[in-house]
Amino acid sequence: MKKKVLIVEDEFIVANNLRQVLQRFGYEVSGIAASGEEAEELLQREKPDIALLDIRLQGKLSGIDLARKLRSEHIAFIYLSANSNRKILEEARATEPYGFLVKPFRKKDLMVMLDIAWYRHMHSLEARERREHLLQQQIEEAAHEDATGRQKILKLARILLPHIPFDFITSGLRPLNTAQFDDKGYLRIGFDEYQFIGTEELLTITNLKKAALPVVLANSQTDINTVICNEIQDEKLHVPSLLKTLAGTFNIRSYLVFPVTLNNGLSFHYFFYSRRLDVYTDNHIALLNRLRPSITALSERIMYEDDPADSLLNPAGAFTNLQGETVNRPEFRNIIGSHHLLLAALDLTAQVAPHNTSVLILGESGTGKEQVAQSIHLLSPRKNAPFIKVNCAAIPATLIESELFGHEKGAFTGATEKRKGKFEQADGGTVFLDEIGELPLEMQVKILRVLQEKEIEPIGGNAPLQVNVRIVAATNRNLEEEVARGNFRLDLYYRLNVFPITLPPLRERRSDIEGLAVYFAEKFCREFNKPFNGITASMMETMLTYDWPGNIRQLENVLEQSAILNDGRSPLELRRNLTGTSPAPLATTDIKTLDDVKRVQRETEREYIISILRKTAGRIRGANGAAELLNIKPTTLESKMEKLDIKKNDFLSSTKDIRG
Ligand SMILES: Nc1ncnc2c1ncn2[C@@H]1O[C@H](COP(=O)(O)OP(=O)(O)OP(=O)(O)O)[C@@H](O)[C@H]1O
Repeated sequence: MKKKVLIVEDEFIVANNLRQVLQRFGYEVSGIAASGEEAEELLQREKPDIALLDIRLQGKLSGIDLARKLRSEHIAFIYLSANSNRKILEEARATEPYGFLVKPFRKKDLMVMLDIAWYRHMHSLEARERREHLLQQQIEEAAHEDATGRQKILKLARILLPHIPFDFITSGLRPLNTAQFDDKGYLRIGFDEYQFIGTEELLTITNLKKAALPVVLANSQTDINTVICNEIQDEKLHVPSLLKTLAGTFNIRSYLVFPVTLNNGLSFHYFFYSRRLDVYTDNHIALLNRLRPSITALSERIMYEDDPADSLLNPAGAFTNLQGETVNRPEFRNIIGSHHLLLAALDLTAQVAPHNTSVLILGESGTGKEQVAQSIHLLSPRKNAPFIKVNCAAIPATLIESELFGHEKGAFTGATEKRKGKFEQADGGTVFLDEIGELPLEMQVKILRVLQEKEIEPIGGNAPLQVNVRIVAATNRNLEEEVARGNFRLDLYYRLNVFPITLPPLRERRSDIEGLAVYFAEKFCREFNKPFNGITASMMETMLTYDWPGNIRQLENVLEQSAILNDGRSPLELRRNLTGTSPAPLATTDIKTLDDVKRVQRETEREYIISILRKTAGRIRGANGAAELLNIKPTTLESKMEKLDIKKNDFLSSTKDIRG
């Protein structure tokens, strides 16, 4: 069936030209609108599949206003604009378009963009249907499971989390009974770790006196309707209320309330709370509404199937054990951290992994993009096929084509053997294109071809080869800026950006620094065969306040260095200041005695020798060995090392593992 396209363009000649081109390529043009108002009318009447939108239009409505309407009606749209300035691009981006073409464009570009838009649209619709069907099934199963009310709430929380994010979820009857508080909920404390919060737990953690509870509850009556609050206003926090208590204790910034009506007419509410601003949208409410029948059925069970065994679940009922009910995914086992920004990124990772969708991972250098790419692969049906990484920045422009797509024997001087490229090597698996922003423009077209046609053309080959690969790309650049500068193809950007995942820089998730530091410290001490005696308070304090421009990789390197320089008896110390420009003081105490001087001298000498041994990978003798570099006899160096407790073997292993 022909796809119906609506043209929204106020320049008659351009619009007419577009119509002719579209018809020639097999599309049906369902109308031309010169203003937003006309377009609204045509939308109702013609129900097009795709709309081509000029941004500036006659009349009050702009193309961007219209786009919001199209999105809510699930109609795909592509912007056609002469304007590519950054502000407009950003505004347009916020409407999540299916494509963007800058005028003047070639017919061919328009056709490619329409293809991409349709692919993205179908993919999202199909995925949505599949996802919702599965969700419904899972909720129904949870309702019929032999479990307590509390366990059922946890089950529902886990099912909904990838679709409706939260840091804390509670549920209970409304209006509130001020004499008896029965809300139950879960606080998220890790990727798949939750802490049960009932009345007792709430009182303990919020330091609220039992006697004060009725006052708090009396001020906490909620609307009977669905509510979204994306920024809690201060005035809501003037009187003591449940919201004030939760916002203060858990740093809640936004929330969503979803009520369902039970068979007996009572209203049972779900409260989703987030530590981020602007998290909740009408799409979340629309999804909950579609799931309403199964959520209502589950709520009946939650309300009336609580059994006495419930209280045995957590006999202490206390907040002493923060481990909650833990089922962590092994695919994330090397990912440390529980900051809500990291968890939000991991939620997206788990959500997209099973599908074949391309993923674009964004984030500063060293934030863990490669690790997330690997998790996507491991969580996908492709996990037993290869995961091939290509660092687009590290391969010289002249070699990149053959590296990616391979070559035939004799294809160019030096091609003495036929060679498979990375895409062919990864057949059935995943190709991770790291630093995709560095890829030359002519290679970008070829990647687009892999995405669209699923085929590659080895250099010197005479026919294209079909490949079955999933592409996961990453960049620390702002690709939109690169598009605006003409360094990155807009069509490739749109095709890759179907599912973006952004990783937060370490300075925005400081609460994870301590856990990461201990994880790396233990790892390196184990690797260097040294006992781990903790980390000094001053080192930890410095690390907690530092900005970490190199993110987790830099933190990892700092801990590695501290572990190398550690004597195996004391806690790890910071041996250089974190900017790496000058050494940190060797000891925190003042130098007052001759012994202090000797100790500092000994430390300095030790550090210097260690730095040389690291360079030579522990080699003492021969040309460019440590003794030659230090300009002393090898035997003298060996006895100094013995005196200073430096072990050659430490360097053999450490150098091998030092990361770039
Ligand atoms: N959450 C985490 N927990 C533990 N280790 C991590 C975490 N995130 C990253 N790392 C470690 O930090 C280092 C850098 O991570 P990775 O290489 O994935 O970052 P990247 O964003 O891909 O960096 P670049 O942009 O420079 O390629 C790796 O050694 C990785 O194992």
